[in-house]
Amino acid sequence: MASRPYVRPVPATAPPVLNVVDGAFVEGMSTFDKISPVDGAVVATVHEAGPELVDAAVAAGRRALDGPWGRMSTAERARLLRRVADRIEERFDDLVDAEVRDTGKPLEQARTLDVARAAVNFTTFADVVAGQGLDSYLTEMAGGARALNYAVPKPLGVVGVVVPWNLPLLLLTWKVAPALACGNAVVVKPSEETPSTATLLGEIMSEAGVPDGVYNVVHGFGPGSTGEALTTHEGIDGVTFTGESSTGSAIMRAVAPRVRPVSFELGGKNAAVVFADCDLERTVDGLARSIFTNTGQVCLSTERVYIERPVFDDVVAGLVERARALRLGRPDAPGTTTGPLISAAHREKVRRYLELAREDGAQELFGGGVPDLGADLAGGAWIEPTLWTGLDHSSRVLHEEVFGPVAALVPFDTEDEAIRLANDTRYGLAAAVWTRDLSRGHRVAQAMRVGMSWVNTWYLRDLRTPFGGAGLSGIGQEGGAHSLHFYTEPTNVCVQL
Ligand SMILES: NC(=O)c1ccc[n+]([C@@H]2O[C@H](COP(=O)([O-])OP(=O)(O)OC[C@H]3O[C@@H](n4cnc5c(N)ncnc54)[C@H](O)[C@@H]3O)[C@@H](O)[C@H]2O)c1
Ligand SMILES: O=C/C=C/C=C(\O)C(=O)O
Repeated sequence: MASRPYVRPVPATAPPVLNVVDGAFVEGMSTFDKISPVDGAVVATVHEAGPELVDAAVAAGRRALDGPWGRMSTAERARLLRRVADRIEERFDDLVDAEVRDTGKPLEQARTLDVARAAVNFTTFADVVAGQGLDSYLTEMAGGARALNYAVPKPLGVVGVVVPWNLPLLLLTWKVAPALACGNAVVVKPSEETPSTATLLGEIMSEAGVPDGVYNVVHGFGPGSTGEALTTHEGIDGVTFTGESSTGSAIMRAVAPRVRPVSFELGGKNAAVVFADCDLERTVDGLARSIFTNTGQVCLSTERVYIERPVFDDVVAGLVERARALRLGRPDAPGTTTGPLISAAHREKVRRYLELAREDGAQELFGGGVPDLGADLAGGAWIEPTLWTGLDHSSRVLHEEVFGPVAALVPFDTEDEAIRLANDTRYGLAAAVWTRDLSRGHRVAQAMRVGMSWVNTWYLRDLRTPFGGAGLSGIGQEGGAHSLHFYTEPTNVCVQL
């Protein structure tokens, strides 16, 4: 996606963030402040939906399924999704402003990744669903009898969509696009940290002609609030969730009494394995991207780097140089490469891991604390990018997800040792292997117990591929036709011929 010349600085505050129910923008049972992670200022007032509004949203979704939306053809839905993508492009800067105001992420990233991918998510699933054939068979029995079997894909119904704060619009549309492509209605619960683009997408849906009630948004928190009200609601036919593994467990319990399907994209503790024959400059650049992108707040981020001993010092030196070159600052300040963490609370979590690493004997090669960025940013959730060596494999820092701009650098001597160390985790989301020997690249990438394994690259995405994790990292895969499997429930018809 070509990056656009940005035409204006990001407005510091926004109008109240409302819920979207049945095509209307409605206030909630209470309000809470959205605090800027950049400087601690109040950037918006958000309306917490509460159980009654969740009930109204689920009912609106049901009515939409019983109305024109439920009777719309696949081709018509695909056309609508493409119109949504076009409208996202037309309101591109509004979405960038909202995303940047909520997250503090650099403008360049919000433009080239977060909002750009939102449009692509809609066009991708318009294409996938339009091109999807029917699962059918001509069955030939002994004695010459025959039958025709065909599976009719039907939407799950009203789908609860619960999403996190790190790539808010990208991850929300990664779920909403296929859900709508398959004819579902959705009730979305965005993170309380990043409410704005979900509501803005409600305007865009309406402007594109998506019928009222198909796309609903209910703001609030998790336990004891809107999130729990949604996932425990009798009228929800399935839940797709991206977030922490522990939250996934809670949501699994919430839907268990009604035995509803779940699709989970959860946490990770991702490893990179660097062999001595790698292309050093390209590898260090790729490692730095995988550690520091989005201030390390990407589920796919590398937090463990295993380096073959002969190149350990060179890779360490290269990563320290890349960390030193990072520019922390306001999203719309020239040259900013790195924003803050999402909140003061999340920064405290990351700081506890910095302290834990020190207690466990880590040597801080870079960072390790809170940067002094001047008085006007002192209220923000800033943290120094941090690189460690000297941590024992038993340290919690090597087994628990920090979800910040941090990585432990660990030497190894043999391929088997590297694979054993990388796979010694309860997570299983992503891995990266850096080597010029491609037969080794294939071999080691396949040996990783993860959902996604990259060789000489990171976060290169073909949206048709299965995206999901093993172990604590998730249940199910989303992406291409894999998403259609989750968002539909087929009826197989067998006709004796
Ligand atoms: N695998 C992936 O694709 C992927 C992508 C992005 C983030 N993540 C993970 O998400 C985490 C960071 O995001 P986060 O802090 O927003 O996660 P989180 O689990 O704290 O919250 C995610 C969402 O769930 C809601 N929620 C929390 N508790 C709930 C409950 N009991 N019932 C219903 N809803 C509830 C929150 O309000 C939020 O909207 C990290 O662990 C990261 O690895 C995974
Ligand atoms: O933080 C996690 C990032 C997930 C990214 C995707 O789901 C994607 O690129 O489709």
